[in-house]
Amino acid sequence: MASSTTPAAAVAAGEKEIGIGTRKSLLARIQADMVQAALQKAWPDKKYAIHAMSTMGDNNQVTALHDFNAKSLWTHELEALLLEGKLDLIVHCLKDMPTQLPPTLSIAAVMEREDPRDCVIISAKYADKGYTTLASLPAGSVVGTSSVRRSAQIARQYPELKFADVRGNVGTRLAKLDDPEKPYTCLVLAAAGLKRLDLAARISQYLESDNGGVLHAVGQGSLAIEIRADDAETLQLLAPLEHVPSKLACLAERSLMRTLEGGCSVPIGVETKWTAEKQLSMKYAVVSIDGTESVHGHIERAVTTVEEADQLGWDAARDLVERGAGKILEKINLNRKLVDA
Ligand SMILES: NCc1[nH]cc(CCC(=O)O)c1CC(=O)O
Repeated sequence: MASSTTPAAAVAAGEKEIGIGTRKSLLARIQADMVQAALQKAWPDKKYAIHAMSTMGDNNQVTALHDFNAKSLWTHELEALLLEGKLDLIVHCLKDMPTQLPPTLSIAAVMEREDPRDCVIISAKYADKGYTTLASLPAGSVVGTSSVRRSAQIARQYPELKFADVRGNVGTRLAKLDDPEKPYTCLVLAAAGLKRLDLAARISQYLESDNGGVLHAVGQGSLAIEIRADDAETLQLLAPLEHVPSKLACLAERSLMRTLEGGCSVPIGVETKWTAEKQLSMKYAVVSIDGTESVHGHIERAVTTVEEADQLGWDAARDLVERGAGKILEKINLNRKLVDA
C-alpha cells in the first residue's frame, strides 16, 4: 500500500488522517485526487492520505472473468481494509459497484456526474483515413470492447461490424488500439474516464439513444464514496460532496438493475436526463448478445426523493419484463460473460 502524502506533522500532533482508498490505475488515482481536493475545500483543517492498491481484478488479466463475481472483483480487498478501520472511505466508479452492498457498508455520497455516455475512439490508422463514426466504418471493422452491453447494442444497429475483447485499464486499451499488430479499428469506452484522463481529444463520436443507438451503463460517469455503515463522522464529512440530481438519477438506474438481475449483473443500457426541474427521463433497453432481439422503454416523471427514484427504476424493470426482456436475459445468463468491462 503506497501513501501519496505523508503529513508527518499531523501524525506527530496526534491528529488522525482521513484514509482514502482507491485502486492503482491512473484513472483511479485521479478520481481519488478529485475527492481529496473536494474534501480539502470543504474541510481545509483536516489531513488526508490516499492509499492506492491493486485489486484482484487488476492483478488477474488472464482468468476468464465469468469465473468471478464480476463486480466484487474490483472492490473486495479495499472493502476489507475499510471494515478493519485502516481506511475511512473508498472512491469508486459507481458503475463498478454491486447494486447490493453488505449491511456493514454504505454509499455515503454520489458526486456530480461526469458525462455518462459511451464514446468511440478510432485507431490512428483509420482516423488518418477520415473515419469518425460507427456508421462510417467499413463492413468487418473490429470494435474493441469486452462489454456485452456495448457489443449487443452496437451489433443491433451495425450488424456488419465485428467485435474483439480488449482488457486492461484505459491507457492499456488505447495502446492496444494503436498497435498495428492488433485487430482493432476502434474502441468504445466511457467518455467520463477519457475526460478525467484529459484524453477527450481522442473521442470522435459520443453515443446516445439518437446517435448510434447506444445507452450507457447504470451509474456510468458517477463517482461514489463508500464508508462503513456505522461511521456517522465520515458520513457528515462527505455531505458537501453529494450532488442530489446525480444521486437520484443513479439510484433510479441502480433500482432498475437490482430489480432485474436477481444477483447477477445483466446487460442493461440506460439514459437518464433531467428534462425540466425535478423531471427525470429514463430510457432503458435490454438487448440479446447478438443484437437481434431487444426491448426498449422510456419513463418520464417527477422525481424528488430517494423513494421516487427507486420506484421509477422498479417500474422500468416491470415494463421491460412485461414486454419480454425476461426471455432475453435468461438466454444471456446461460451464456454468461463479463457484462461491463
Ligand atoms: N469498467 C471499467 C470502468 N469503470 C468505470 C469506467 C469509466 C468511468 C466512469 O464510469 O465513471 C470504466 C472504463 C470504461 O468503461 O471505459
